[in-house]
Amino acid sequence: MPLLVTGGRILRPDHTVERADVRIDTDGYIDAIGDLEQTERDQPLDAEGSLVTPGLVNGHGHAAMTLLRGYADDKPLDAWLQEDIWPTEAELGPEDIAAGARLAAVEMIRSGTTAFADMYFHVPELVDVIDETGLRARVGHGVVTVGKDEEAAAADVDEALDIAAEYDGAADGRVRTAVMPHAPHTVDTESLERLVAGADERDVPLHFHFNETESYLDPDGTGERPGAYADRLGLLDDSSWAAHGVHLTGDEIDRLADTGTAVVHCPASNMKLASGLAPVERLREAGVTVALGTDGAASNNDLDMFDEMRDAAMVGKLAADDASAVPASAVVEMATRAGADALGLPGGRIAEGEPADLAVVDLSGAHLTPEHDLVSHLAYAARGSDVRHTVCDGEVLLRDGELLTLDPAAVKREADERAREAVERAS
Ligand SMILES: CSC[C@H]1O[C@@H](n2cnc3c(O)ncnc32)[C@H](O)[C@@H]1O
Ligand SMILES: [Zn+2]
Repeated sequence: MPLLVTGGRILRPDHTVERADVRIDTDGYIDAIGDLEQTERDQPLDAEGSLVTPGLVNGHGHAAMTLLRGYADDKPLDAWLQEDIWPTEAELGPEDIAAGARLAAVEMIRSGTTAFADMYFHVPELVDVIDETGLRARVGHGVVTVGKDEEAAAADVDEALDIAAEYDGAADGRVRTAVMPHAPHTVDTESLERLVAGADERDVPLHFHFNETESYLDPDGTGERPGAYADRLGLLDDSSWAAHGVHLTGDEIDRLADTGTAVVHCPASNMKLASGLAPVERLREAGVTVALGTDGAASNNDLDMFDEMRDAAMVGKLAADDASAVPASAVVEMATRAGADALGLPGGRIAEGEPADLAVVDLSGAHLTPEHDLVSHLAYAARGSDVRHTVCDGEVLLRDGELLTLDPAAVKREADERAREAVERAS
């Protein structure tokens, strides 16, 4: 049956807000917007007193890291990864990844996220979770070759390329893949070359951590900056998207702009790990597509994209020393249209012919009163818990706060148990 989102106001791609109903056809596309008569065939979804926004796009993360939320806080990136995270991840099996990803899905759907990017291990199990929960994603096997012998490094590269080929288009097309070297300095040059060539052959994009901390700045030990190195190897491209982009020279910003490489800003993770202040305003001024991501729940510590919008606006002003930098409309765009564009996924806009990936935000809270400016509210005052309904690909995943594709109590129980067991095995 067609879905009719009735009685609400909608956020248009130009960030104007208007009173309108939205009809979604049985293929999951928006086919009409306006004052629409409900027909007998329509399945109504009440949006009275609410704002209908594009579903939020989480442009960088590691879903199953929900299992490590609150496990090793208050450390800088390298120590955190090497002393705590990587030893514990080595204990995670495919069923742990599925349990962690389900927990992430509960959190994302409840807070209006409809699409996300994921770099991790055991991708087939993640794809199953995406299939069953109804979300949309761009996924890839994260490759790290430092500390591995040649054979193990080659096997990791093979796995990333095989996964990229096998799962592209899975879950009725909601899953797309990418080739995901962890970062220029954690993958050797030969492996990076194979990954770039393999992504090109398979016609899938590349995604990697980029210039996150000072330790990222001499990837091959020759003193060549990561921007020049990544550009020379072909990592920078108009289909690629780079996470973090904190420590960037003017030349690196120009290279990102010239190649059309998007950047996913991860403000909470950058603050928590004290990675630095990303030059978001300069990137946007240079014409780089800047999206938003939570990173994993262990460095955030939640997956609420409303938090990310607020953090990005706040820290963007601090970084630019300018209260007018990274305004509300910019972060709303980063969390919606720019996210979809960076990941090469459909969505991010409420318009006829677009896929119906939507979040319906209840505006009745005291913290959203008065209604001077609803774009301001989305950026600065709304919370994930204000989301009433979440729709992805025309399917209702959250209706009046109730998850329709997951049993949250069971998901939490299993994730809690598996997280505790993994940490015990690692200690
Ligand atoms: C090889 S799979 C992905 C890999 O990335 C790790 N990770 C999580 N957060 C960050 C971050 O902020 N910078 C770099 N790497 C990160 C994650 O634990 C996985 O091992
Ligand atoms: Zn990350």
